[in-house]
Amino acid sequence: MTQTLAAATMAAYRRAAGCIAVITLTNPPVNTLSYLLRESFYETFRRANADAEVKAIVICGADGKFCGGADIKEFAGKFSGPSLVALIDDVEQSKKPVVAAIEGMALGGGLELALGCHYRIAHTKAQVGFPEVTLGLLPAAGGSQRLPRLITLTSALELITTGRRISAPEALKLGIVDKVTDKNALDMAIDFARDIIGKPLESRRLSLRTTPCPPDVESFLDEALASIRKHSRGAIAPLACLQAVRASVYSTFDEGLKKEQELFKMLLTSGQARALQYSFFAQRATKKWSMPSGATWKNTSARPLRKAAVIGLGTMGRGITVALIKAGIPVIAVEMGLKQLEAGKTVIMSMLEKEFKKKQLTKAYREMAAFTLDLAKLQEVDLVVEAVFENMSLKKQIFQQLSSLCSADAILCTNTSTLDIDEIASVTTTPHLVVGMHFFAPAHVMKLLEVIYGPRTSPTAVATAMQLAQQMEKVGVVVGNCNGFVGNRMFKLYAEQAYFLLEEGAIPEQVDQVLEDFGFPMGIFKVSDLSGLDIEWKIRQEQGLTGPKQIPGGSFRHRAGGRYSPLLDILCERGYLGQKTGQGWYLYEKPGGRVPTFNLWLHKFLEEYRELHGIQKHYVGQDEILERCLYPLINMGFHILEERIAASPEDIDIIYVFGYSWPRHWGGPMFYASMVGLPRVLDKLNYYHEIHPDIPTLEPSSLLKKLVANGSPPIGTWGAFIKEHNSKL
Ligand SMILES: CCCCCCC/C=C/C(=O)SCCNC(=O)CCNC(=O)[C@H](O)C(C)(C)COP(=O)(O)OP(=O)(O)OC[C@H]1O[C@@H](n2cnc3c(N)ncnc32)[C@H](O)[C@@H]1OP(=O)(O)O
Repeated sequence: MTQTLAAATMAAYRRAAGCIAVITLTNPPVNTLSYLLRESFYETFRRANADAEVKAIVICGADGKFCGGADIKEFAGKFSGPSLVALIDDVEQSKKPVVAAIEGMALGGGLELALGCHYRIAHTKAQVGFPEVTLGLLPAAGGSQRLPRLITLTSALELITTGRRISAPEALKLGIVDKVTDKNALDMAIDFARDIIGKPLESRRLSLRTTPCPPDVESFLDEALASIRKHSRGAIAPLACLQAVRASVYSTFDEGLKKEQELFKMLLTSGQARALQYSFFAQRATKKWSMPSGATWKNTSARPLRKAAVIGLGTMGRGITVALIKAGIPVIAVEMGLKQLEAGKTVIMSMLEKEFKKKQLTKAYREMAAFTLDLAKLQEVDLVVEAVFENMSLKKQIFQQLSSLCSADAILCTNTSTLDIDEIASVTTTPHLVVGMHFFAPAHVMKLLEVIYGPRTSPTAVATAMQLAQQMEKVGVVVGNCNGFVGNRMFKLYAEQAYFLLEEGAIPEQVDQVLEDFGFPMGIFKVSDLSGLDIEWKIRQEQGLTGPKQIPGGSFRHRAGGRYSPLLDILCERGYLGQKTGQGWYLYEKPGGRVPTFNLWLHKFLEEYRELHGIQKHYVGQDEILERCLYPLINMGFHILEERIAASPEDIDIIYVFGYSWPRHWGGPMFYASMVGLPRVLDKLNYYHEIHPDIPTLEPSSLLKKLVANGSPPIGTWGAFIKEHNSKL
């Protein structure tokens, strides 16, 4: 195995145009600078430098990809082999001109290597960037010191602290690359190298330059710090990146390198870096889906999608239509009434117009939407996405119609967020082609797509939905069928605990602050106001928890076998629906207002409510808020794993990072639990369950108990404690 890898991984050497040495970084699939590649590069570069016939050196990457950076897997172990910093220094110090031929991508260490070269020629379609910050790190092979010496401090700081990847033309504008070509970048680099033989190189060695600064650099850096603090949501890497860039301003290159290394070592051992690197691989692992039947991404083909239909042009249907069109799939958009059709059409066309401007899409995109009231048109489509209200009988009625109207092999998707896929499929003649596609609002923006299979859903339907997710540039995660699937089933407990905390003595401001300090962009009550309290109210009514269809039994504060908080129902009954009515958990300046302020009425109401129901108010501290909101959600994640609704903890974590804005530097709920320590999560759940025996969801799941009893093994091995091994890492 090592030998096969060694054979494939190398810095291949060849001569071109007589006197040019071409070194090709070869380490499929993305030519990462792994230990083996660094070793080979060290030898090869020395060879090129030593060969008197070689007058210039060109570095390129195999298979049209310059370099994807350092091998992220190596960050988990000990570094060995030649250091990247030293290799890049060798390149920069070479007396022969060195030219980087950038095709595909030069990312992270790949871009650092290119910055060590004296010149950079890129293909128009190549992308460059320093994504290290998204992995909890910083560019630590001289990148944080060389980039600010090459381009403006503002741009260098932005690229390093955000990890934004840029196109070659933008890199040319900023001065990162010297030339861009739409022809063969390697050929151009070879020609270019030949032309510069013998020219002085001193000015091309970035380590010899000083960082060009704006006039008041100190206040510039202070402002940058304040802005990073505000936007980083508790992530430490962006701050470390700023410190490194700051060193490039105030220190010599060598001192700057030292600072860079110091900061890198601090970051590398941090939990945040582990979480972010876990998240990188977890995201890629979701593509490798499997179903309990044994069907997988490898053994199942997707159907080609030439045309799709969307039924229901409310908020979700509109976003889905735009997402499909952006992915290049023509859509027939269907509504039941002319008024709704016209309203939907107006909004969709204006959304497409915006997308058209933003992404410079061709005019054809705007012409890919057809609008109709005529369901007969559905005969033409390969896939339908139903996006009507969350009402089972309405959905069943539509699927019954679809069954007779669509072609026999059309994939029938429902954008339900909670309802039983199998019950919906049961009214069709093709239940194997029915699959859930749970989009998140706004559907043309949010990256997550939960793909739900029922017991009769075919692997082909799942493969097609997953392929569609990819085509729409979304992260698809395949999950099993249950109430709320993965995301909403867990979220329900998070919200429920927040309501209980209000009943027990907390206030919305306090709960939101703790959640925002943890790293959520918005606390639960602000989210609830933004989405509208009535959304959850309707779901509760559908579930028979409140309203005219309320299932008999239970009491005011106890329903469906456990404690129930009617707070949200009461607010809705009184017209407190959130931002749209100008009042909800917070007050807003007007209906539709966006700035939350203290809601005096709610605070008085909470006091009266507690008194009326004899609830003993207690001080709710920060730890209790965080633990009560997060641990039951995590506990449900363990139930979901046990029931094999999610195939792996990575899938749950990706759903939370991409669908629910879980701070990525905490990895996701399951990874967070592993970082906090499973015994602590278990103890706390036991503790709270003892105090609140009427909240059954606080009772620890048997999988959590089993994992703790087995010494809390690492997350990648949890699968061994479920019936089948599910972890993909
Ligand atoms: C004292 C020590 C100093 C050391 C200093 C080190 C400083 C440098 C740090 C770095 O360079 S950190 C790495 C920076 N690079 C990145 O973050 C790039 C990450 N990769 C990507 O963005 C994408 O993979 C890509 C390169 C744009 C390619 O995208 P594509 O969609 O074509 O393929 P993927 O499915 O994403 O990837 C294919 C395959 O390759 C694996 N992979 C990709 N990049 C890396 C990497 N840098 N390290 C390890 N593995 C990588 C990826 O996981 C996929 O694997 P499989 O899922 O197929 O197994």
